Amino acid sequence: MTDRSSSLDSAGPLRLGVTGATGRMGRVVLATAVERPDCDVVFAVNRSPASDAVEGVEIEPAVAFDALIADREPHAVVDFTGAGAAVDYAVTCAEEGVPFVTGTTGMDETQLDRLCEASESVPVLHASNFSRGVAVLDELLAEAVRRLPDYDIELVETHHSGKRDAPSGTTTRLLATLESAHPGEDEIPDRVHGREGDAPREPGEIGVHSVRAGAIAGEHEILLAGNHEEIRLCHRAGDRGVFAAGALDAAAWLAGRDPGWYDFREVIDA
Ligand SMILES: NC(=O)C1=CN([C@@H]2O[C@H](COP(=O)(O)OP(=O)(O)OC[C@H]3O[C@@H](n4cnc5c(N)ncnc54)[C@H](OP(=O)(O)O)[C@@H]3O)[C@@H](O)[C@H]2O)C=CC1
Ligand SMILES: O=C(O)C1=N[C@H](C(=O)O)C[C@H](O)C1
Repeated sequence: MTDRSSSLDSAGPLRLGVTGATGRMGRVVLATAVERPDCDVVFAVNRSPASDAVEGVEIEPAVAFDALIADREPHAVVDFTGAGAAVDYAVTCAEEGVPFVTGTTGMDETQLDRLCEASESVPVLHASNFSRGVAVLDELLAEAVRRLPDYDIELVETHHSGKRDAPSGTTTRLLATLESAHPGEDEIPDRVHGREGDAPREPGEIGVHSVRAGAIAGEHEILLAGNHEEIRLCHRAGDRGVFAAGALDAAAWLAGRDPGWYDFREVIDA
């Protein structure tokens, strides 16, 4: 493995590689990065490269990734692609000593294990949501579940029609938070994905509902109901710039750190 951690010059801008560069998120990452004086995009790749530059940045084919890493020496790579591609990029970054930030969701256990393995060689930060507001939502949910363990809980997430994975990565994270915060270990609610048929809601259920429509950037709502009252914890991303800014903050924070598995919450708390 090449050690590039010492190449981060804290006085200069962050040398950034971007994958999935012509995707919905990749484009916004590029647009945000070129506006930031602390970032210098040294390469951007996509599976099917664009014929024109995006935000003034040349888009290279994904097959050139290994060569670009060696040639351009990025301080970090920011990835928003698909589960398989993200893990492959992480493995290359691990071999080449480049810190890796990914917001890609929908990874299965095997893919997550491979991402974890990469973090033995380089710093890796995987966040299913790079919004600071969602990080706070996660904490509010934990508090609500600890204090109101007997309330019914339903989660509804709403995204644009192009989103592939369901439920969203954020929902999976919120469910994990909910289950670890639940005080009664034996009473952890069973997940019910959508509903149909002829039966009332079971007391131990947690409903999970995925809505896909239009161009919605991302909404997550948790409803807690009981004792003749309701609490609704809701987050709406106004646009993808929210996620892009968080991912770039994460890359700036991650570059030059020791190998390991890092959480976006550490970036926010820094
Ligand atoms: N953590 C967060 O805050 C957020 C996470 N996301 C997640 O980010 C991911 C991407 O979302 P989104 O941008 O909407 O998706 P898009 O489908 O719009 O973009 C994905 C991009 O990745 C490219 N790609 C796919 N495979 C490869 C590959 N092997 N090599 C290079 N490029 C590849 C695609 O290229 P091609 O067009 O050629 O297929 C496409 O341009 C999803 O998992 C989504 O859930 C999204 C928003 C916020
Ligand atoms: O695909 C998206 O768009 C988003 N995906 C992330 C997720 O799966 O939670 C984050 C955000 O909600 C947008």
